[in-house]
Amino acid sequence: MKIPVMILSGFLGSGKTTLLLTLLQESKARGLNAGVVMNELGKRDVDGYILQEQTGANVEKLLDGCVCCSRKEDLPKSLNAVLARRPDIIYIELTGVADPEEIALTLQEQPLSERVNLHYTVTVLDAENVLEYNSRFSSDKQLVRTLRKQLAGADLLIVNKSDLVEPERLWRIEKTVRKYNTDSEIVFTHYSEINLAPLLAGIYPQEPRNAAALRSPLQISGVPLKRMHSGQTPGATAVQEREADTGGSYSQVSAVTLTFPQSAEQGISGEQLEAFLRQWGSSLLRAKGHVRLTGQEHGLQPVQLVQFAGNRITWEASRYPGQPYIVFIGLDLDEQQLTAQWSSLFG
Ligand SMILES: Nc1nc2c(ncn2[C@@H]2O[C@H](COP(=O)(O)OP(=O)(O)OP(=O)(O)O)[C@@H](O)[C@H]2O)c(=O)[nH]1
Repeated sequence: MKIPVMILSGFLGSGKTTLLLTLLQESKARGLNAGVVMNELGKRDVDGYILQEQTGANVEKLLDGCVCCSRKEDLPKSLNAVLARRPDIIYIELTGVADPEEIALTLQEQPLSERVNLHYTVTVLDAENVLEYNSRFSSDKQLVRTLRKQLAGADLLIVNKSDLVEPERLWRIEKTVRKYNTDSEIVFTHYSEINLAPLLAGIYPQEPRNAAALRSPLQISGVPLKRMHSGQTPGATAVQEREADTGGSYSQVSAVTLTFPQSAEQGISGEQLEAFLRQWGSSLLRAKGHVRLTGQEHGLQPVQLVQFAGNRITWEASRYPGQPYIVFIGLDLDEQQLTAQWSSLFG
């Protein structure tokens, strides 16, 4: 009996983990034992921690590189580890710069192909930023090609963050997306909220499965998916870990992880961190991590989960027990300058 695999793709910060959280909750409600493979460009696993904390999910982490290129050979190992826990469905969340078609090909290779089958590839798009990617990333042709492959290889396209744009922009996105994918269903969401029933149709706990019934396009188009539109220091410093990758799906994107000093008294203010994030302009694509703040501007909780995505910054109280850190992902990031300036914040 082959286990269905759902691939979640989409650019950095588009809403893949947000979607995965709802998929895991829905899977649990249906009595499904879900397995997760989480791939991150950085060496720290921000999203895996969030998933484990919020859903108790069993997450196999593949850090420090992209599973469609530099870490390709590690995917079968991770999937085998998940399969050993006898899941009813496996979700693979890719990095924002991965080509989902490469993963689909890996799933078709022996001996993996005897144990799993591709159920759906879902690509999540950030409605606020997706139309600018071509011009913004014009210096990284590999990345532009990969982003198009994310569109072309999707069975379902989720145009997320529709709360942040005008309806007119959603139609422009649909028109653009159709140039690369003429057939697949497109839905507009906020917080990746869709009717999950069609995506999980045919998947049952511990039941014999009919492979053909598992993956039929009619199952998606046959049940209306929710369509949503707008309106609705030194010494203690900064440990720098570089994770550059010159593999096949992008060339100039790198991740750098910076940690906070050991001393619990040493933190920075939210304002300082926001200014730090903004100073890199368009070269900073994504940042996320558990940070230690001084002052009371975010309530009494000193450790916060900070997310920088699509040029927006959000904060949430965090119970992360380890040494605080933040992962920066950017295009041509000046790593030395980044590290030096980070250290000077704690000077
Ligand atoms: N305003 C708004 N924010 C959203 C929406 N969906 C997700 N977010 C926020 O966007 C940020 C990134 O969401 P994630 O789900 O982590 O995105 P991701 O694609 O998993 O990010 P990476 O895996 O780091 O590439 C988080 O702060 C989310 O809360 C949405 O529809 N509207």
